[in-house]
Amino acid sequence: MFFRAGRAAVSSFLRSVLQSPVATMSTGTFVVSQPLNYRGGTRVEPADASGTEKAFEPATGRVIATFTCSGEKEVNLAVQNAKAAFKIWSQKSGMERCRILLEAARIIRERKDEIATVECINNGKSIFEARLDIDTSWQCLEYFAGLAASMAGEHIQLPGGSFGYTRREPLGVCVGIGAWNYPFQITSWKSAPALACGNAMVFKPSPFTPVSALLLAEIYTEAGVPPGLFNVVQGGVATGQFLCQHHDVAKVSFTGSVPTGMKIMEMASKGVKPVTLELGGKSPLIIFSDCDMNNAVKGALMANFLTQGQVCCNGTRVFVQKEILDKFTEEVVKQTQRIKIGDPLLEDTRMGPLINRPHLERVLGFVKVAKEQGAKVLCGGDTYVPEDPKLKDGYYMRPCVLTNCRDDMTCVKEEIFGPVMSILPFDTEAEVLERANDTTFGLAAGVFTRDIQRAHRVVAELQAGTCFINNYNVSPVELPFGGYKKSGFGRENGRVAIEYYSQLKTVCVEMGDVESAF
Ligand SMILES: NC(=O)C1=CN([C@@H]2O[C@H](COP(=O)(O)OP(=O)(O)OC[C@H]3O[C@@H](n4cnc5c(N)ncnc54)[C@H](O)[C@@H]3O)[C@@H](O)[C@H]2O)C=CC1
Ligand SMILES: C[N+](C)(C)CCCC(=O)O
Repeated sequence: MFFRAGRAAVSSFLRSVLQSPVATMSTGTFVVSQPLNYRGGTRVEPADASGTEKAFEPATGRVIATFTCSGEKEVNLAVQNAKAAFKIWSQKSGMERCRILLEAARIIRERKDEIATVECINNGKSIFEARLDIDTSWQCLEYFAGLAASMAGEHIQLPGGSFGYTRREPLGVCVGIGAWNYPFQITSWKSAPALACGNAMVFKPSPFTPVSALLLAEIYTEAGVPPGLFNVVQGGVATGQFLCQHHDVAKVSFTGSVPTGMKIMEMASKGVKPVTLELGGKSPLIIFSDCDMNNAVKGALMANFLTQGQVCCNGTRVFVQKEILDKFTEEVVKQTQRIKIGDPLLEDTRMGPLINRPHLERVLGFVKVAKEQGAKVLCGGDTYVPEDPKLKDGYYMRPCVLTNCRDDMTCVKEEIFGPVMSILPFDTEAEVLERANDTTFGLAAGVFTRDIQRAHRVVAELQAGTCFINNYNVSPVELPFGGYKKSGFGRENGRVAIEYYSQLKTVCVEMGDVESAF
């Protein structure tokens, strides 16, 4: 397996998803020919339909797949398959589950370039970044494989030799519903803890990015999970609703927008099902004048321009202390202008196309409104047409840095979900904290300073589920990730994620006679 300037040698594994000759895996050649649902350990066409969808290659605007959205019958079949597999899987010991998940992690690692290529083609992110996403995916499987065997309860001594103990048990069939910005990573981050805890899963990817979840489904099967343990149904709103309303579903883990998250919670409440919600954000990044300037500039770019800025935890409100505002801004603009935009499969590309045409228009619309409201565009914010003619219908834009921003502007208040950074000057720590927290979101936040006391004092006050000190948007799977306020609740990754995919049973054991009240 190797990579050279956007062309990949492809193993037999990928031949199953490709119609195009495997030797020419470059932008503009990928077509999905096989069914995109996965049930009972194999790819299937759905048993019924709730419409059709098209998936695109954002780099060229080409359709790569037309697929049927699953109807109620198919959703039910997937859930029933999962239910049957749950019976087998939940009886296995943690060590047995660990071994299978480790094998799945190994296969992902082995096929990293192939999976990254598919991710890159369907999502538009650069191959460089896609590979990092695949790393955080197998790492997540490894991490939860390691935890599977240490899931345990407590023994509690009671009077008279009686005692109690707790058992940490799986929930049953869990549903995962994903967004389009990190398709493979989201599928892994939801399924790994779910499976490690002994659950089964039915996963619904975003209809924009239906492809890579299937690769994970096939890997799980190859690694040895029982058929039906991990299933994929494709579709949009209707399919998602069938899943959330299904009476045999025990839990829903959702990544997406706040409005959809609210609907998911409402549906889940009808069945009193627990939910994990990973929703949007408008996170602050605070740069103090005593920071290491080089790192702060790099941090600001990491906080804004990964995956074309389509990242929920991006630090898009960049608060910069006045003393260093000019120098910082100048350097950020210089480095932003250097970002290589273009064919995401090329090794030196660092910014590919946005996910689709309507989303590109939406992001450009935010830049237009920002200008009308008085912001100054220091660079980018317009469409970009790469020289390569095959890319002319792709959804590219140049990354944008806005200055002259005020807290009440739309670009500062609303999640743009594109490569648009807003720079906001500030004077004091107290002032910036108040402004940073003045949002209904609370997913992430960052601070750059050399003052260790200040760093910890500031993060303690920030209303955000994930805070970065002197870095941004790194994602070690050992650390919990999730939001405060309207950015959601529940956590992915870290030891604590186990609690969101399991339930605690208390067993009370009497060693004497029953002392009856009657
Ligand atoms: N906190 C986090 O980890 C992340 C949050 N996001 C957020 O997601 C948004 C962008 O992703 P989108 O896919 O556009 O979000 P979205 O909310 O439109 O869709 C997310 C998923 O929910 C499904 N869905 C939509 N309506 C549904 C319904 N009524 N019932 C059940 N399922 C339904 C969609 O088909 C898709 O699979 C952004 O706001 C972003 O901030 C994205 C990635 C990560
Ligand atoms: C990997 N990371 C931290 C950049 C983003 C993860 C959350 C998301 O799906 O947007």
